[in-house]
Amino acid sequence: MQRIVEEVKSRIEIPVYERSIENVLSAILSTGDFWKIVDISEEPLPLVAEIIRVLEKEGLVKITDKIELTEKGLEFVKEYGIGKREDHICECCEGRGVSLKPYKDILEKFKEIAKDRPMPKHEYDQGYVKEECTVARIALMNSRGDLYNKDVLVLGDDDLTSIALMLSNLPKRIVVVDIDERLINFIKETAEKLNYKNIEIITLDLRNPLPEKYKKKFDTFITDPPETLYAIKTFIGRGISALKGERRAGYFGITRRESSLDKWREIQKILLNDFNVVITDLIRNFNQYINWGYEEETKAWRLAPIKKKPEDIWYKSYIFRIETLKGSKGFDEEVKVGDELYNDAESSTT
Ligand SMILES: NCCCCN(CCCN)CCCN
Repeated sequence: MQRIVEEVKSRIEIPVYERSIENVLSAILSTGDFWKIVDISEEPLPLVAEIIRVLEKEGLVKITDKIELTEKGLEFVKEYGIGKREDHICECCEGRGVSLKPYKDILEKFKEIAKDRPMPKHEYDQGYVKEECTVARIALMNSRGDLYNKDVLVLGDDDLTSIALMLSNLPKRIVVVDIDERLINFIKETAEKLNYKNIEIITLDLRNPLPEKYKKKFDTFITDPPETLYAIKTFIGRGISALKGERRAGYFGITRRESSLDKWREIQKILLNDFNVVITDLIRNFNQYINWGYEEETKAWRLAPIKKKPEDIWYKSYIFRIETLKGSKGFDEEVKVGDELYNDAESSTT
């Protein structure tokens, strides 16, 4: 086992642990599909691909149209006591912990509107969550008292959270910003069709600080940033700068597909030490992303041991809820990076 860890370490800069190898082997015992192995292992995709290559070189795994253990591999997992991963989520809420029954009407209307949504654009690392997740975000934010008669800011909205917010009629006011004109126009047209007045829709590149008129004006923000520390610090930092003051809420998605636990620890340090906020909720795989179509253009495709497009949803993220307290602060500097906003050693779907 140690030799496998050392071999993988020599090939990749993402931190490697025995647990990483165990997670991948346990996933292979559950499925031969590469994308599902990444999902179940909860290790960053580039690390999973490298581990599979080393396991194949060691004769523990064979790769045909699927990935499976050889006889030697089966002995190995027995020797190390590694078992098949059993990961069964609640059939009713899919592990999100909120009921959509009271939001049935909103979900139906949202699905109807979303039929004409702009398709994900590779350039902006877009990839939207399935409709139930967007509406579940409303259910979650409402359950925490963060929507009724509140000023809500949506930072980046390929998930069309702003449209579900309009349908809910809960916020006092909505401001939604995005870099993509197609989304801005689609949300504008929808607001007109819904005859919804209390919304402002603007094009912004979040690398620039928020305009002064949005600072300290909101009770709640939601964002789903790319997974580099730059993007996370920038998107969440702008959101916190926009909050009115103490005891206001922020929501954002963080994935395991493109962020190791070492990066998660850095993210949590930024939240607690730089932003001085508190994490109140963290719900595993709350966000499930529809396959975005441009897979073949991504590093993930180049790394995939089997060149077969994913059939099911494999990319998910955990939703974080944070609250501000005394001394919480946001992030207002200009961010002078280009590609590094979207790409780092652990990313692969941008
Ligand atoms: N590149 C395809 C997947 C992108 C997911 N990322 C942006 C999602 C926007 N809705 C990051 C998701 C976790 N922060």
